[in-house]
Amino acid sequence: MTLEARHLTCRRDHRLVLDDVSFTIGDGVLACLLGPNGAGKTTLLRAVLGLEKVAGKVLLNGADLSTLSPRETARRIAYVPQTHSVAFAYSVEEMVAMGRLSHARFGLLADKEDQDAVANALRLMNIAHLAGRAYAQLSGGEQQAVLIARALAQGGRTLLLDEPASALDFGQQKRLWTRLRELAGTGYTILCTTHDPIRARQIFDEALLMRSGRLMECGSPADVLTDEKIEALYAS
Ligand SMILES: Nc1ncnc2c1ncn2[C@@H]1O[C@H](COP(=O)(O)OP(=O)(O)OP(=O)(O)O)[C@@H](O)[C@H]1O
Repeated sequence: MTLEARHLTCRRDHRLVLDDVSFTIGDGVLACLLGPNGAGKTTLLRAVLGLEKVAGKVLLNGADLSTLSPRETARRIAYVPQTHSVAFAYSVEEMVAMGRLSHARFGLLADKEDQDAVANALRLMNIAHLAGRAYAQLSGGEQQAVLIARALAQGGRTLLLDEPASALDFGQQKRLWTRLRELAGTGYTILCTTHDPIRARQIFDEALLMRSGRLMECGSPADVLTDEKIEALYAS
């Protein structure tokens, strides 16, 4: 899926938090989004998903996302938020199964395809052993892995991830980056925020730099993630 944002602009309290942001991420591309705290990265991911009131357009393989229902959007794009809390004592398996809601047929219980998707996602994230545990009682890193599994179970071919590695231990981080690379290799389009430019240079195909709501640079990590540009991006 080719993900294209055109002139996304968003104001909060009369302040521009997205300032005419446009980019294209091609089919099978693993892209990262970097920028200082408050740059607008989360807002941009939420705007792409249609969760923020913005001017501009988001196209997926040329189709305008604003013309799709939330269910149709959820079948195409999965989102892993930065933080997430649940009010009820759902098990890990139930949390991941929620990723299948957009596939549910009215009145029918989860079918074999749903069960397989959940089992596969748990296996991919190496958390099958947590399936019966209460999500709310997991560590932050384990919860993060569950949310990524839920996004994989959703089955969309476009993934938006907001700092997915921030609470993961070294082993889980390594597995996450390997998984994302593999998924991109099978045609997934992935946009992922990170605060780790060194890792980003090694792992991603493309990098987008954001500051004060504006997209400053977009291109290959070799061109975009140079020491000078990173220095300038995070300068106070
Ligand atoms: N609910 C809100 N109401 C008003 N302003 C908000 C709200 N959420 C975020 N903002 C503001 O919008 C701007 C962009 O925030 P955003 O969360 O998108 O930044 P970010 O780049 O994801 O930051 P971080 O790296 O800290 O996660 C910031 O100035 C922030 O203070």
